[in-house]
Amino acid sequence: MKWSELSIHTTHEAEEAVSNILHEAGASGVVIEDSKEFGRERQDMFGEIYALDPNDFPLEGVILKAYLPTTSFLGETVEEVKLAINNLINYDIKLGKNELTISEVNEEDWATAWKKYYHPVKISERFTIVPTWETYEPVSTDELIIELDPGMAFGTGTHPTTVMCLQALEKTVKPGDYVTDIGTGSGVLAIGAALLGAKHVHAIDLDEVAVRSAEVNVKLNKVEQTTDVVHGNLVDTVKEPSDVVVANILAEIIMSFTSDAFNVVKEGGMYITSGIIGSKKEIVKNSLEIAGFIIVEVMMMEDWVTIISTKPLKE
Ligand SMILES: C[S@@+](CC[C@H](N)C(=O)[O-])C[C@H]1O[C@@H](n2cnc3c(N)ncnc32)[C@H](O)[C@@H]1O
Repeated sequence: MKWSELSIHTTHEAEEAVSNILHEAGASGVVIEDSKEFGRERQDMFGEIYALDPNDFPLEGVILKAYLPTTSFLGETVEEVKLAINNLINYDIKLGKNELTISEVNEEDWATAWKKYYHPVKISERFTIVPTWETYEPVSTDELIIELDPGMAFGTGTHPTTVMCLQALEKTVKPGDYVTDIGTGSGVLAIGAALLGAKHVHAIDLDEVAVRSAEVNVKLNKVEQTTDVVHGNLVDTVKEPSDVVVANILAEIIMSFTSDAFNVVKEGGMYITSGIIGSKKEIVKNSLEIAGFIIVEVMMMEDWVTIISTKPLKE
């Protein structure tokens, strides 16, 4: 099959939203070339520093490359993507250069594009994320390995919002807990919660491509006995309150359902919200407090914020 590469030069602030737009447009993978990545020292799994090619990185912001099959609908899809990106200005998201180019690639180039940027990476005290095509030996006995093929959905595990969520899960999930993952993407957080010993994980995504990708990754990590992946909107499919609820979605979406989220967290349970750009920290904190949550910790990485809050016990 012929594939087209859509290349969008935008800002760090818009990266996640544009990535979501591309997935919604049916992209079978989004590669991110980040100006901050070039110049950062990198180690492979053997501790060897490897160099990145400067030609692969923009001087500022990020370039998102999405791969779409070349069909007669392509022109229409590109127009929809342009419109959706321009619409982000209404949410005060800066778009920087906002340049979109399109070129034709073949399937092999698309497959290897992922592999070029994605290596095993230790992202917290216990979690290491390993792409399915690499072999990796754990270095300590309590290390938890998440194997991922992120090809189809958001969630390579290395985005700051995901990294902070995994760190927050590590702090909050206890063996035997019930966990809900809203906006599971590749399933990375649901798998993380299951590996931490959760008794049951309910993973939800609105995007059917993400649901399929999460199902594949859940099986790959052998946590299908404890983890169910469903197609659904926010908390609509949640039947029982959970000890820990995690939602790595955009600030606007998080603020749209804080009261519903409050109802699906057990008393004394934790609510982890992420995907929040720095400038939205205070309004998201306020909306959580208005719903009844108490803020426990605010984590920051680059310009992203993750908030851990708790539902207080009744007196
Ligand atoms: C930023 S990604 C997070 C993926 C993964 N949980 C992670 O942390 O890497 C957000 C995900 O939320 C999903 N999503 C967006 N709106 C949603 C909604 N209303 N209900 C359920 N999922 C939604 C998107 O399809 C996307 O997969």
